[in-house]
Amino acid sequence: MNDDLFPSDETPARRQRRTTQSRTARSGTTQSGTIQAEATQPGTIQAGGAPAGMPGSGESYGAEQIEVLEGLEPVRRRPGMYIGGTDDTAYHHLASEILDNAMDEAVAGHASVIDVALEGARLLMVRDNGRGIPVDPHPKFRDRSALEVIFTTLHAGGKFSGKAYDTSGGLHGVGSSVVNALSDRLEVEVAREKRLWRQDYARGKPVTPLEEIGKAPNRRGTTIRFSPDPEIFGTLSFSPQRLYRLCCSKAALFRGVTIRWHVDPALIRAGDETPVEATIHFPNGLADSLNAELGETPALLAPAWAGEADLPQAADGRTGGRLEWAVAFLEHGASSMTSYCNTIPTPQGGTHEAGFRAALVKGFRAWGDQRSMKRAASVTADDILGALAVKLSVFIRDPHFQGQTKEKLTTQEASRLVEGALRDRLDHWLGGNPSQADNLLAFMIERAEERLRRKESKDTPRKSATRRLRLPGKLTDCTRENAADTELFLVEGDSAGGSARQARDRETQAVLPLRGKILNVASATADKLKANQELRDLIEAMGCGSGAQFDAERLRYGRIIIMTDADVDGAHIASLLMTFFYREMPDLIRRGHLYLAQPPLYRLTHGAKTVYAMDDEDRVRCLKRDFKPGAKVEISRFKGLGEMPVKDLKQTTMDPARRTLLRVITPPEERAVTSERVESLMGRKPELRFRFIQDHARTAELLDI
Ligand SMILES: Nc1ncnc2c1ncn2[C@@H]1O[C@H](COP(=O)(O)OP(=O)(O)OP(=O)(O)O)[C@@H](O)[C@H]1O
Ligand SMILES: [Mg+2]
Ligand SMILES: [Mg+2]
Repeated sequence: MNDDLFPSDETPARRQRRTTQSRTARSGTTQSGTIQAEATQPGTIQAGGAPAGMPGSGESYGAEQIEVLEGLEPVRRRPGMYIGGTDDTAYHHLASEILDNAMDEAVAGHASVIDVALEGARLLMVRDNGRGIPVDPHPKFRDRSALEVIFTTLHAGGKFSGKAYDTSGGLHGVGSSVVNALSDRLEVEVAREKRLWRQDYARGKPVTPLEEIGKAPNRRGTTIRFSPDPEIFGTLSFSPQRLYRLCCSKAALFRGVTIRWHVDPALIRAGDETPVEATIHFPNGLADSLNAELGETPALLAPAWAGEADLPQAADGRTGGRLEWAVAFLEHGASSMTSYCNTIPTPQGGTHEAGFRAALVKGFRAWGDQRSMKRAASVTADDILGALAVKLSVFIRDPHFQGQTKEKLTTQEASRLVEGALRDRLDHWLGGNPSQADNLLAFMIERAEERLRRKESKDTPRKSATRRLRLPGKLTDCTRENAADTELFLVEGDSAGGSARQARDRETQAVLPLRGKILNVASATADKLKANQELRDLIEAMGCGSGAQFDAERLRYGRIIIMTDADVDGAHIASLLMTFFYREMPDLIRRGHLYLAQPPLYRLTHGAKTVYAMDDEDRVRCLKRDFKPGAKVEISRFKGLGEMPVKDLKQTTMDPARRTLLRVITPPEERAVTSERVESLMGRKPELRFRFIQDHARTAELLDI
């Protein structure tokens, strides 16, 4: 019957008709029967594209369409599957993979020092003083060394059985080979048994054999130097700040390691405070890093509650792993939770976080019972967890993560193990510090009661419909009535306000100067927010209400444009404002009303020619592109919008015909993440806030309006 349906000399067009018939006839032909009959060259690699004569036709789908990618080809073809994409985060994930391997070596007790050096914008070196990747021939592929197998084969590694490592972050055996596949250059040097070995690769393929290049009498360990491939990542490069922060977080996770950081000073951009050199070591682990991060943030308990516990041994007597935590109880909002498993960050949480939460909630509830505090009954998990800044790190055997970027821990028993171990320690601690424990619980009860009050006020009907329109005195309004074609510029300070007023189009552009830094909304309570004059003016000027009262129909302008100075302070204010809108008027963003103006930082003039540059990098680019080499170009740096000549401000930043605006968006799939990011970044250090705006410039849509 198959023979009848698929005679071998049939033309594709005829076969197409026939197949259609057979589908309708449904004469018992199975799918696999079809595939078998058409399979002429199983396992060949297709150049891609549909066979001639039937472009894109669904009916051409047969065995010849099934490709088998070999070696590291799949990694280059579908990087997303291995590193989550080809964006900035994916780019830096390559660094994590290599650093994670060095950390695994340290956590296993074989390495104590890791050097991380950013030698070029896209050249990173990582060296550890561990055992060194094995260089002897691999028993299974006798003509290749274990090292070469590791770097050129997916799923090759020493962490599957737990014989060479106990609680490693590596588990898939793909990290090194993925980095190799996606690098246009990768060099490995291994010092092992007093000998020094080296092999070079390009795009996943060896370009030299593994060679002994000398003696290494006093050294051991692995050195890897690599450059992510521009064919895959375009013009991306490493961010010193991001790498430095990665090193700090790794060092905090394991007290037994020292990370020596170095970056070529030429790579540090103006305003970036990343050190050129640093020795990173946290003798008190997570507690050190949490306290450093919280800085001045008011907390009920300082220093944080921190500790360590061993997890129960497995039935076979092998180590069960361990748990480390640091918890701060914050006076207002801005809760955060950073978790790790085997030093791998798990931003999506997972079973270890679930165990942690359960232990805390149950522990405090039980304390309430024990102290007969009746009001404690209204306290929910959110009331407790919403006031915590948490760092949690677990080391377990054989962890299971979701995907190669390992953002979520899925090991089921982690939840029970963490809950058990932590609950024990929490009960002990509460019992040992009863007055402190009572204070904490009283604070949680207060949070619960505030939540109930908020809910009540939300349920009362809006009475604003007939409210008389009040406008703040500082607002310079535009004359046109129709909201859709008008814009409100939010500017920083009165002097910038003055320039903006002169540079604006009176008919369609309104200006509202905001004084100083607006309140950091992520860490303020609802009451404090309401009391803040700057924010009240802002809400009034916009006319649309905030929070539960927000009503897009009443918005008085079509575009709300944040226009701050092109420096770190400006970025900070812009990010505070974005946080405010994100928290209080998320619909404003969703509906595409929020924008960032893009004022330049430099003006370059030579003769009659004037060019504006956005930042230092842009200035260098413009100099090269727009002026003759050697020309005496006059460069002025604008100290702030207030000092920028009105004509320049109009031309570059405000005039709808010539400016560029960035629209602030929250992509739907990122919404959950964004909320977390806003919460965790806004509560803390200014540098973090700066990064938020830089990163978000990437997710913001570029629009010329
Ligand atoms: N710095 C290092 N020192 C010693 N051995 C290493 C080092 N880097 C890699 N290896 C060895 O190479 C193996 C493969 O590393 P790779 O990163 O590819 O996979 P993995 O770490 O086992 O798992 P994952 O894919 O989850 O990272 C490791 O299991 C380890 O045996
Ligand atoms: Mg690894
Ligand atoms: Mg591998």
